[in-house]
Amino acid sequence: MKPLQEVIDHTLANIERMPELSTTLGEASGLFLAHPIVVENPVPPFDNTAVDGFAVCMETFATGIAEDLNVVATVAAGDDPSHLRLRSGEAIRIMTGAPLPPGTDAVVMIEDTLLQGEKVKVLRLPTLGANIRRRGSDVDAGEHIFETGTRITPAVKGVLASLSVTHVAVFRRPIVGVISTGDELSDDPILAPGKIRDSNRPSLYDAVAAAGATAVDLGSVGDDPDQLRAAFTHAVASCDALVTSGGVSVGDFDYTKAVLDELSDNQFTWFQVAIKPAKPYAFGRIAGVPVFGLPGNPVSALVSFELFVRPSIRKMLGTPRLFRPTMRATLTVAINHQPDGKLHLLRGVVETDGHGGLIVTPQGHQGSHVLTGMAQANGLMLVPDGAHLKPGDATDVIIVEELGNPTLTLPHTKTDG
Ligand SMILES: Nc1nc2c(c(=O)[nH]1)N[C@H]1C(S)=C(S)[C@@H](COP(=O)(O)OP(=O)(O)OC[C@H]3O[C@@H](n4cnc5c(N)ncnc54)[C@H](O)[C@@H]3O)O[C@H]1N2
Ligand code: MOO
Repeated sequence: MKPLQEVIDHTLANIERMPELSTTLGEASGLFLAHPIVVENPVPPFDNTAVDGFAVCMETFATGIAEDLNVVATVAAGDDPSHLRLRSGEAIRIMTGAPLPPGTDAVVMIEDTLLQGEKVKVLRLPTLGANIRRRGSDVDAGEHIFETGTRITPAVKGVLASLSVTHVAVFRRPIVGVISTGDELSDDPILAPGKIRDSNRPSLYDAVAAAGATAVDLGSVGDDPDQLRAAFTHAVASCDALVTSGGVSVGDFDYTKAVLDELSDNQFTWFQVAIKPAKPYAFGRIAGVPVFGLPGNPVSALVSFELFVRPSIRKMLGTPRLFRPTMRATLTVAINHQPDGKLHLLRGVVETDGHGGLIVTPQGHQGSHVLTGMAQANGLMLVPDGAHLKPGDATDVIIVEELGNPTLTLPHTKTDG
C-alpha cells in the first residue's frame, strides 16, 4: 500500500493549469486571475465627503466656533463642484460621496449643525481633514492589488469594477466528465432484483461543480469492454478531465481498470492507498487528459474525490490553495482501532464548542457503502493507524462543509436605546 501523501503528490504532478483566456468581468465569477492586476487610476478618483453635511474651510474657525455661516451652494454625489470656491465664513451643503468644492478643509456632519434659513451654525469645532475621503485612499495608481491566482470573489469583482476593468485574463474553467460503471446500475422505474440506483454519478457531478469545474454527466456504462472503450474515448475527446467510478478493484468484472490501462498505452497507475475508505484508486492520462478512476463504493468515491480530484481541479483552475482547511478538534467519544496499516478517514460531525474551539463526533456507521454517514458529516477525521484515543483527545479533521452550531457570536455592545 502507498502512503496517501505519495499518491496525492503523484496525481498533482500530472495535472496542469488550464490555459488562460480573456473574458468579461461578468463572466469571470469564481475564476482565478491569470495575471496580476496593477492599478492604473486611483480609487476613489477624487477627494470626497464621507458624510452628509457642510463643507467648510479652517480659516472660518481661526478663533474658535464661528458665527452662523452663509450656505452658498449644494453639491450632490455625481456633481462637479470645480467652479465653486469655499471662503471663510461660508459653508457648502454636501452629500456623501460628492467631490469636495475647492477650498474645503473639513466636512461637518449634519448632526453637528443647526440650519436656520440660509445660514448654518456649526455646533462642534471641526478638525482639519475631518470626514474627508482622499483620492487613492482605497487603492492608488501603481499598486499591485491582486496577484496571479486570486479568485474573483464578489469583493474582488467589485474592486475590479471600481478600477474600470471590464475584461480579465483568467484560467479557463475545466470541463470535467463524470461516468459511472457497473451492470448493477439501473434507471428503470422499478428496480429489478440485483440492481441498484446510481448514486455516484449525481454526487460526483455536484462535487465536480462545487470544486469550480463545469461538470458533464456522461451517463453510466455496463461492465462491457467495448462500451467502456467507446465511452472513455468519447469522454476524453470532449473533456479536460474525466472522473469514473467503479471497477478499479479486483473483481471478475472490473473491466474499467483494463480498458483505462489499454487506452492510456499502459500508462495507468493502480494504487492501493494506505487509507480507509478509498483504498483502490487509479490515475493516468488518456490522450493527455487526466482520468481519475475512483472506487465504486459510494463513500469511497466521495472520499477519493476529496483527496485526489478536488485538489486537481483546483490546480487546473489556477489557485495555489489546493486543499481544504485541516483543523484540530476535541473528540467527544473514544476511538480504538486495531492496526491495519491505514490512515482512517472517519466521517464526523464538527461543531463549535462555544469557547472558540471545535469538537468532533464520528458518525455511528463507518461502512464505505453507508452514504448517509457521509451526507450527515461535515468533516473527515484523520485518525492514524491503530489509534487509541479517549474523549478529550485532539484529532485532525478536514472541514468539508459548514461547521455545526454556527451561531454568530458578537462581542457585548452597549446601546443607548
Ligand atoms: N477481494 C477484494 N475485494 C474488494 C477489495 C479488495 O481489496 N479485495 N476492495 C474493496 C474496496 S475497499 C472497495 S472501495 C471496492 C472498490 O471496488 P470497485 O471500484 O471495483 O467498484 P465496484 O466493484 O464496481 O463496486 C463496489 C461497490 O460499489 C457499488 N457501486 C458501484 N458503482 C456505483 C454507483 N455508481 N452508485 C452506487 N453504488 C455503486 C457497487 O454496487 C458495489 O457495491 O472493492 C472492494 N472489494
Ligand atoms: O476502501 Mo473501500 O474504498 O473501503 O470501501
